[in-house]
Amino acid sequence: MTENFDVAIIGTGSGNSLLTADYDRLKVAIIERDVFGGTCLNRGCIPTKMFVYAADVAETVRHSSRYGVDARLDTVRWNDIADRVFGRIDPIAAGGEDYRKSLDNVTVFNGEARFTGERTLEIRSADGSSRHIVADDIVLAAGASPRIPPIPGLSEIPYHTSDTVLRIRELPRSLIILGGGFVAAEMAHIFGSFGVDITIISRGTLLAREDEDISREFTRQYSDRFTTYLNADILEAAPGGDGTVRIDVRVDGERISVAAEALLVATGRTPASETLALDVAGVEVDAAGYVVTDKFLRTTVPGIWALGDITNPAQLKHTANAEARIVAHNLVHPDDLRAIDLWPIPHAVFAGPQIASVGLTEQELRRAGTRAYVTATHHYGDVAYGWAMEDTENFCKLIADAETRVLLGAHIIGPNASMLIQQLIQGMKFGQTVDEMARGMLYIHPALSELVENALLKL
Ligand SMILES: Cc1cc2nc3c(=O)[nH]c(=O)nc-3n(C[C@H](O)[C@H](O)[C@H](O)COP(=O)(O)OP(=O)(O)OC[C@H]3O[C@@H](n4cnc5c(N)ncnc54)[C@H](O)[C@@H]3O)c2cc1C
Ligand SMILES: NC(=O)c1ccc[n+]([C@@H]2O[C@H](COP(=O)([O-])OP(=O)(O)OC[C@H]3O[C@@H](n4cnc5c(N)ncnc54)[C@H](O)[C@@H]3O)[C@@H](O)[C@H]2O)c1
Repeated sequence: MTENFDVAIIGTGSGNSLLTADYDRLKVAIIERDVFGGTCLNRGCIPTKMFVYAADVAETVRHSSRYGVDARLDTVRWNDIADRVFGRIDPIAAGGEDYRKSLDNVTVFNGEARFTGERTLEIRSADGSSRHIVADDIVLAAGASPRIPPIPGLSEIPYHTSDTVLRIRELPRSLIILGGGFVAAEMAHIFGSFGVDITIISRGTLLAREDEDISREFTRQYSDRFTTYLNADILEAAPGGDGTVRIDVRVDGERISVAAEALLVATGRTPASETLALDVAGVEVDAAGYVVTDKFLRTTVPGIWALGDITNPAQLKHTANAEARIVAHNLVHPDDLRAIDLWPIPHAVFAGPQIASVGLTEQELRRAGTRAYVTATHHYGDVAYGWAMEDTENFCKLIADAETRVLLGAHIIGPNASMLIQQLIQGMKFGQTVDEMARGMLYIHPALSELVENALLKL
């Protein structure tokens, strides 16, 4: 039997936030193949940042003698930290599911959806049973999953991804991390701060898509802190004896074997479009598998919409949330469509040190042949609060258009970068000039925001 719905939503991450009061009068199906609530809540942004906070506390203790405060880090109670994190999160996921199930107009399906026709979905449950539904509108909010590169031998050894590594019950003594992006940077900080011996294997430098000065400094600090193999070709994975795993790499022409108790694969995330049989519905995807949408977030098939990691390569929660707000409105207001406007998309990497960035990098400007830009860099160590922190390495780098004097890019490495950047995002968004941002208001003295003020003044 096929059941009919007004709207079907595939994925309960950002997709679950679509149901505004406008949807109360509609019959809605929500389909989820995994834990209710999606990546950010269950295995992404939120748990990682809760672990990062504990990691920052451990690092503060470790470095406290720099300030004349002698302290010793005795023990890290991993299970207590994990229980605190998941004791908060898991009930939210369960509560969210119960709430949706309690609504008269909503049916929650636990299973994997795929298209069997332009408006027809088959939902397969874990027990092998399947149901079919038809919906007038369908929202693709199925996110992305860890990408596992075809490394010889990898499928024969145990490894973690970001989906599983935070749920382990015992800290390994050593951990190899494959990849040099967001997940690698944050997980190295978490596990390294808790005393795990970290080896990072990256095919390039670390955070290579950041501004070149930021990536260089981050790579330098991580190479001091951890064992790193950069510009490495991963040759093979194999059991390493004594229950360890072994990764063979080639660096500068030399073959090196690295062994550790555990392995984390952090080599990017692939949009979940493949699982959905989108070709059956005629929904177009691009070469990388992202669902193609227009500015109203309509796919190439009328009545099918997409949002979040399945359509946006930025793969960030704040972009997915903004897209969910647009789809929520457009789906029920076909005569008053709103266009998505995400510019400028900021991001932060909650590593040790933190990174935050918005707008263009200097290498992007150079590649585009832009000549009329100016840059300024100011160090934490050159403002009063930075003296208090004894910071000698971190900085804020700004790039502005030399003629219009608006910001083209802002990049910060160092403590509180994710918060310091927010005023620069606002300035860019609302077209303020560097001069207005620098002198149009007072900066609290001697707050760390004087770092941004001074970088702006330099420009
Ligand atoms: C470790 C980690 C840390 C992160 N930290 C941050 C951060 O600090 N800040 C930030 O902005 N972003 C962060 N992100 C990215 C952020 O989590 C994602 O951009 C965001 O969660 C995407 O939301 P979404 O709704 O598109 O997808 P998701 O939240 O992934 O939701 C998709 C849902 O669809 C389900 N699904 C998939 N296919 C099917 C199917 N065929 N049938 C039924 N259900 C299906 C999935 O099970 C999933 O629950 C992080 C990601 C990771 C992995
Ligand atoms: N703080 C945050 O906002 C945050 C945190 C974690 C994840 N995320 C999101 O999740 C996404 C996925 O994170 P990620 O770190 O997995 O991806 P990423 O794209 O940031 O980094 C992937 C890394 O893997 C390497 N890599 C890719 N394919 C490889 C291969 N075949 N062999 C060897 N190395 C390979 C890349 O060179 C890169 O260093 C991010 O792009 C980001 O959008 C965001």
